[in-house]
Amino acid sequence: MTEMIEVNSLTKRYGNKRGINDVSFQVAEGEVFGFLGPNGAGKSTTIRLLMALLRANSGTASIAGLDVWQQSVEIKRLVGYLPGELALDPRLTGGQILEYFGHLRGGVDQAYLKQLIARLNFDPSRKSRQYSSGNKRKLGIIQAFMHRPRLLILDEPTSGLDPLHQQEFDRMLEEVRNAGCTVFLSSHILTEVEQTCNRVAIIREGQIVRVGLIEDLKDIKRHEITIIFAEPVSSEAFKGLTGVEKVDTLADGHTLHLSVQGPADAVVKAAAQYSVVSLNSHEPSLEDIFMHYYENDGQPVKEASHVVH
Ligand SMILES: Nc1ncnc2c1ncn2[C@@H]1O[C@H](COP(=O)(O)OP(=O)(O)OP(=O)(O)O)[C@@H](O)[C@H]1O
Repeated sequence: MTEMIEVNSLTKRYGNKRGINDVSFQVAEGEVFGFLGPNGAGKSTTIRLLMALLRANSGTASIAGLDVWQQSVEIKRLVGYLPGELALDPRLTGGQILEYFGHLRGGVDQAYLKQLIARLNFDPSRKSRQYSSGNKRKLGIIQAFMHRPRLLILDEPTSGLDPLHQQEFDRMLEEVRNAGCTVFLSSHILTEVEQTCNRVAIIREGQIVRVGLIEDLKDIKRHEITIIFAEPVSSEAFKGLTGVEKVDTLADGHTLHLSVQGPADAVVKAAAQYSVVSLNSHEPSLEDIFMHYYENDGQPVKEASHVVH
């Protein structure tokens, strides 16, 4: 398979502060690749290196076989880039900004542009200083997609988008992927990457700790589940079930709080033996998952965390 992105031992220091260290991974043409890591892990630094907005201290990276630093101008023609924070001229309207980006790209399909604007329900007539962070994100997404690039590099694309527009964005990703576009997107939310990507690299404290298929993330997947029952239920009924790592009973005796690793199937089936008032499940933050999963020295607790390609 042709590699669209190839990163080899890329290292960037900010003075004596860590940026990223010895980062390597490949993204094949046509893949939707997730770059997952908690805040400060080094996602934006890696992306800025790919876009030649920063220069690496050592290591190499290429996009479509072109060196990201030496051939950055050619690369810009291939790529739609959404930065983590988009710098916008406050006096221009959204429409004027899109027109400007369109000219830079040598003209874009106006019908497609209109379609993107409508799908994200974006109002291009307002001055950019009036846009909320969600609207700025929409503008950023539209300018990244509008010239139908071969590669999309998206830095936390859905941060600030409401759930409805997140869904629309997921559909847009699906469509460009079906059209053969390669997507590289960063996120600090495991479920988001799970829903949209086929493969993922996990970065932590500037280093890649894992590269693999989404299916291989099952062993780090965790849920915090709270179940309220109509009558008091003993925690013993849940201890020892597949995936259950911890069960706490709240003072009223009706409420159980469970930490579950992997599928929640056994818990749901056990809960169904009783009268359930409500069941609430949430995913802990990536920081919490990592705290549980990695020991202090950064070594994985579970042996399944090897690098899989
Ligand atoms: N311009 C800079 N000067 C000094 N240190 C920096 C600079 N930019 C980033 N860093 C540091 O480099 C590390 C990686 O930051 P980076 O922004 O790449 O992380 P991130 O994964 O994108 O996180 P976030 O989601 O918070 O943006 C952090 O420790 C950060 O403090």
